[in-house]
Amino acid sequence: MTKVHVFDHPLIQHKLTYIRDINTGTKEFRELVDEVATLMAYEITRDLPLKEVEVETPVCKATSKILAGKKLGIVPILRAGIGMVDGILNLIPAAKVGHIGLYRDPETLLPIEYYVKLPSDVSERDFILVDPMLATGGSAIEAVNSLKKRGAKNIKFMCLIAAPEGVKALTEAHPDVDVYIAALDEKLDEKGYIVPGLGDAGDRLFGTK
Ligand SMILES: O=P(O)(O)OC[C@H]1O[C@H](OP(=O)(O)OP(=O)(O)O)[C@H](O)[C@@H]1O
Ligand SMILES: O=c1cc[nH]c(=O)[nH]1
Ligand SMILES: [Mg+2]
Repeated sequence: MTKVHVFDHPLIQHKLTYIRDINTGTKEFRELVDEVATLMAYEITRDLPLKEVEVETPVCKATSKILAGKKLGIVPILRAGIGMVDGILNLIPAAKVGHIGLYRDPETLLPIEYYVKLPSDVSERDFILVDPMLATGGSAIEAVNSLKKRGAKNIKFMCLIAAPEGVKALTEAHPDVDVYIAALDEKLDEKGYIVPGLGDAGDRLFGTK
């Protein structure tokens, strides 16, 4: 059964308000997405395994904990997912980064895959799949299909804003994928945009359109 986590941390909610704001320009938008991705990564890595090691402090020898070295992979869904990668790498710099290129056909709203490049040891890694927006869910479902087809077994999906329709579709299609969201919005409009949302995440990140 999928777990859906909504991160209601005040810092995340505060920054998300400015991300939504139509008056926030590209530079600030990019910085804020980067910061929220770091804060979400802090929450999402809570269950990373630790191991005990010996350490010598200036006072005495002690037993203390370090990360057990689980292999992680971050996979942004292009384009907009790229905006979240550096923020996550700030906290887990040893993670490898794969890329899945998908765009949503504006007429059918169906995802079209155009690029996939993943670390060679896919089946040994746990993956965090990232995209700022989960709208109909088509892109996330297709990206998880693509990861699983290549051997990924343990996948988390992380996004800034989700529509209820997308959460339902993704959790039904992939009940083993936990979903991490900064805000669960109201609905989709007739063009498949999240309401209230933030508009087109890729365009706002990269200054296109
Ligand atoms: O849940 P869905 O209905 O599939 O919609 C969400 C997708 O739409 C956006 O990408 P877009 O197609 O705009 O591509 P882009 O990132 O290149 O702008 C967004 O970044 C998601 O990938
Ligand atoms: O609201 C939406 C929906 C899909 N993709 C976006 O970038 N924004
Ligand atoms: Mg876009």
